[in-house]
Amino acid sequence: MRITISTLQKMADEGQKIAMLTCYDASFAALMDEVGVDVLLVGDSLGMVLQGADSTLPVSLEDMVYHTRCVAKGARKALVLADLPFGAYQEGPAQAFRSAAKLMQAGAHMVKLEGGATMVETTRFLSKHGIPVCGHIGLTPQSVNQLGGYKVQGKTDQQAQQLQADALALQEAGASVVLMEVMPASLARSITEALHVPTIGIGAGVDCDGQVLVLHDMLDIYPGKKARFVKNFMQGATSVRGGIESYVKAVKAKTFPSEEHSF
Ligand SMILES: Nc1nc(=O)c2c([nH]1)NC[C@@H]1CN(c3ccc(C(=O)N[C@@H](CCC(=O)O)C(=O)O)cc3)CN21
Ligand SMILES: CC(C)C(=O)C(=O)O
Ligand SMILES: [Mg+2]
Repeated sequence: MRITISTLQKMADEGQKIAMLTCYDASFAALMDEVGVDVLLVGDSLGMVLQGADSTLPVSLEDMVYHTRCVAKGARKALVLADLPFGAYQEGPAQAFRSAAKLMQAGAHMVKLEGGATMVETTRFLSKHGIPVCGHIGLTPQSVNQLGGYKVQGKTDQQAQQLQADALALQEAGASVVLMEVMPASLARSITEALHVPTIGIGAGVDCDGQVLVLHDMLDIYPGKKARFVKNFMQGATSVRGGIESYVKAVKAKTFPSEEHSF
């Protein structure tokens, strides 16, 4: 039976951790699905790990549609979540709906968009018209040129309060999930306690309702610099399947992320 937004809500309510990984093709989708990855994220990180770009900005909606179609073919049980890429939704709700509809037609079950208060109106429009939304706050890589690099967010009290307000506003607008990227674990914990919808963290500590990593990072095949929150799950594994299994087990058992992977 397919994992749906109500499955994720139930898992969060019962304290069962949600395991998410990025996925870009049908073979990995089938493997992850078998091993018990709950959510497959077709991330715009594919610009970096598949296309060799130095940011996610060059990724097109057509790229995302192609990879979403590939992943959807391989996934049976897992929920398929697709990123709206840079330039495909920032003009407003109408543009966002047009783009999101293409991802849903390619097989996505939910779309993710980056931004807090600025995305409230768009989140409301998409959710009102049948498209489940995952918000994405904290380090939002599509804004790297404004953020001045891939840096920890929410370190000052004022930034932390803003992020908490953003998360609540997205939930109120209808977001089904809120993803938090690279922020102090204490802040992510406080936001998770304040929200009723599930939260997913990357570099946001162990107290989120679920975790996500970029596949190529946890398999240790990405040639770029490794962020603090990345763990090589191939260490001690004898196959790619084993590495992914070990990630799912660690997330479910709350042994990943540990302090050394958190801020
Ligand atoms: N391969 C890959 N993995 C990712 O996690 C990822 C991507 N690509 N592309 C899009 C964004 C960019 N991400 C990144 C990349 C680097 C850091 C990083 O090196 N952060 C520093 C923190 C610096 C500070 O202290 O402010 C670190 O030490 O982790 C963080 C997030 C996360 N996303
Ligand atoms: C890093 C995750 C959260 C993401 O948005 C991506 O892979 O594009
Ligand atoms: Mg992304």
